[in-house]
Amino acid sequence: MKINTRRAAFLVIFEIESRKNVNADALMEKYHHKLKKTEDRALFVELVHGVLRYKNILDYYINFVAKKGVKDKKILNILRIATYELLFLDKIPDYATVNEACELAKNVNKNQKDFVNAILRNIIRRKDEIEKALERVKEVNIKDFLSIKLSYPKFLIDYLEKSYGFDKTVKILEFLNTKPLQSIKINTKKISQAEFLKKLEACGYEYKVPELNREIVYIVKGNIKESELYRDGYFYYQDLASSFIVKWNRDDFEKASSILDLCAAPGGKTFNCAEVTRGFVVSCDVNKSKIERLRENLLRLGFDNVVVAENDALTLNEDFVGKFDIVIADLPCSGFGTIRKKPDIKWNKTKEDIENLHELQLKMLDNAAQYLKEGGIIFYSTCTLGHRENEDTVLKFLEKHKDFSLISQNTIFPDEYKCDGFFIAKLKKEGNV
Ligand SMILES: C[S@@+](CC[C@H](N)C(=O)[O-])C[C@H]1O[C@@H](n2cnc3c(N)ncnc32)[C@H](O)[C@@H]1O
Repeated sequence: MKINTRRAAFLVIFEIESRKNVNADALMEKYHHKLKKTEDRALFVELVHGVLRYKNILDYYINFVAKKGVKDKKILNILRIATYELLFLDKIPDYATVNEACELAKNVNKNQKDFVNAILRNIIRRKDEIEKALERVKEVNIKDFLSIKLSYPKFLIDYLEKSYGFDKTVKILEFLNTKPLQSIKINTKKISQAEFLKKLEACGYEYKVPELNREIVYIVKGNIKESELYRDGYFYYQDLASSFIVKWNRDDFEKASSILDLCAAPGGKTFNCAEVTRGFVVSCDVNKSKIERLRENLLRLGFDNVVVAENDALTLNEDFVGKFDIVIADLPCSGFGTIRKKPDIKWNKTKEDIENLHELQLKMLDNAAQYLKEGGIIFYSTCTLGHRENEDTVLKFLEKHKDFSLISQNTIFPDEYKCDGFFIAKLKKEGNV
């Protein structure tokens, strides 16, 4: 069935809001395929991510003119999409936005078409007045203002402020609202950096290479997944931050004879290890379908020094005890560092989730500790920000495991490194390897 771009965006946003723990990427992928034109696909992503990124400010505008609020969640989301267009997308004329929203509303609830029309026309007419009212919020309570203007839940602003202070938190939150470029890592087992960039240019892709890792490439324009460079296994998807574990500790990975990647899918760190190590990598995950995709990627990339296994990191695996020089514990986390790519994270994580994840990380690290040989190293990492899942997890681990010492811990601040937010701790077990 042919589907209209705004309707697809509406269905995705509505489902993400209505169900907890929806896999937003998978849902978006489903509708992305149904849209045939490149420009429709681009607008679809823009609308879904835009609404999720700026939900609070969109609601502020809508509620300002709809004095009694908007109770019908479907109508509210149609209004959010249109308001996002009005505030953030200059290229779409206002009349087109209003018409499209009214059409969509008509299909959802015939009686609400005029209401949608009236709200949007009011927003267009009263934009300056609404902006001024928002400035007044700033004078009264700066955190309320930020929660609206930058669109983050208040608990997250408070939580990050406790960890990093107010000014740093604002910088982080502003950066996490920017749109990321596609980030890929060159597979240096198959091709050199220079050769790869030549091929990229020959295929007509615009790109940038970050200073901090010249094997990472940002694709400025074009869908590189559809190119033969992908099919030939010359690269895999990876953010700059995520590449630092192996990049900054290359010597350890080169000389290790056995490496365990405890929570490996989709495989970024496994691939990094496979590129540099003289030993072998055991790459585990608990999720069957993710493991399948990991296997497919290993074949595509041509790595023959990786064994994939289904394994639950929460249960001690006797076969692994004392076997590894390095354990990568890149563990499940709240993912606040990846909000640029997954803005739904802003709204689907709670304080309780942070606590539960901290406990889960500690249990998984207990098992990781047992899998190491004497003198081995755990690289504990998360793609989140905030002390509870990072420094606090490390501290609690060290209190319990007196035979470990902390070699280093680093927060990759997204606003400084211009990439995802990330945390890496290097923990060494007593003894000689
Ligand atoms: C942060 S991601 C790992 C990213 C990966 N290391 C990479 O570089 O591409 C966390 C992974 O943990 C997996 N996971 C969640 N619970 C797990 C468990 N109990 N045992 C093993 N893996 C688990 C998830 O399926 C997910 O793939």
